[in-house]
Amino acid sequence: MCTAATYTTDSFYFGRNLDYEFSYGDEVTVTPRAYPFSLRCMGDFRTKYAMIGMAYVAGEYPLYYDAVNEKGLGIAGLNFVGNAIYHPAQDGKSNVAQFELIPWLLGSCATLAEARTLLAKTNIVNIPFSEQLPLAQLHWLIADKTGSIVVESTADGLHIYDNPVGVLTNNPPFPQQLFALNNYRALSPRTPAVAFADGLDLPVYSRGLGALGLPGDLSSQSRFVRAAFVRMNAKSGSSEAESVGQFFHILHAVEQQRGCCELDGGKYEITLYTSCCNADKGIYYYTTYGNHQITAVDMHRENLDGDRLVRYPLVQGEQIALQN
Ligand SMILES: C[C@H](CCC(=O)NCCS(=O)(=O)O)[C@H]1CC[C@H]2[C@@H]3[C@H](O)C[C@@H]4C[C@H](O)CC[C@]4(C)[C@H]3C[C@H](O)[C@]12C
Repeated sequence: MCTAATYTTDSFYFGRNLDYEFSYGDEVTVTPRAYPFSLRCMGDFRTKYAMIGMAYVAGEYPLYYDAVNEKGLGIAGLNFVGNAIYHPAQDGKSNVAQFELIPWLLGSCATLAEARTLLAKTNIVNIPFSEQLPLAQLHWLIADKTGSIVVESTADGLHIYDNPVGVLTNNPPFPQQLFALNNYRALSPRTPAVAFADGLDLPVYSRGLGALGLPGDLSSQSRFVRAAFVRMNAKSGSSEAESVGQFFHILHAVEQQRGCCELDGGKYEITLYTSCCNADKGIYYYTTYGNHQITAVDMHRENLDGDRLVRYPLVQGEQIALQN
């Protein structure tokens, strides 16, 4: 399971929880401008914009999970297993493989509006990166400071949905996820008035009664509702530290602790990392399951006109500040 979200204060923030049972070897990776890609169907492509994000680098190829470009456009890929279907190449379309979508879009588009225009003519093709790295069944949250969309490639083609809550998890398809919020329309951060029945005295015995009924489990539908509630009601100061801190609080509301989501073979799904990117400034902040201290990589401290990827292995292990 995974959860991605956006958040706006004085800057625009974009990030995600990456929930899985193992790591591919994730690294914070900066791809410079004019970096050469050989797209499987469309041939040579050079990035117009630099980007920073989490990737597994295979050879010199950045296989991004989530990233933001120097113009403030962000994308995150999340599992969409059983629903994601990619198609053979089609004439008249931009035919992009699933693993090419992030570098191609972020390398080409400055804004969400530009991404929408490109996506209107896009077909996600069923070509895997390699035999060892087969197609990942994903859908995507794409956002900038003007809003968010969700992109899903299913049996009947590519769908682009407006996303008014700035959150994405996994299954079911996005329209169903969003519809489920109707069931929670009475929830509120405020203490509710008694509407149960006339003449009944129901005292306010606790704070927080307005959100009673908010789902607390780890299913993707429940995480969607919980993340949307927390993200839509979240308040923070607008400094960088307050905004980044609040963003981590939002995603930690839906994180997965080892032991609570058991898989076959005695494995457990956990939140391997949580990221928060200041999309305006190109700073990628992250924590990992084993390291709660926030670590940051600033893309603008790198040579964005260089000719190679810049890679930072994740800082692992708790950094505990002893106070005495
Ligand atoms: C496993 C990740 C998604 C996490 C997630 O959504 N978990 C939910 C689990 S579940 O639905 O609830 O079961 C996805 C997100 C991005 C994916 C990676 C990126 O797409 C980049 C390449 C793409 C290659 O085709 C496969 C390896 C890979 C390196 C992918 C491995 C894996 O599928 C990743 C890391």
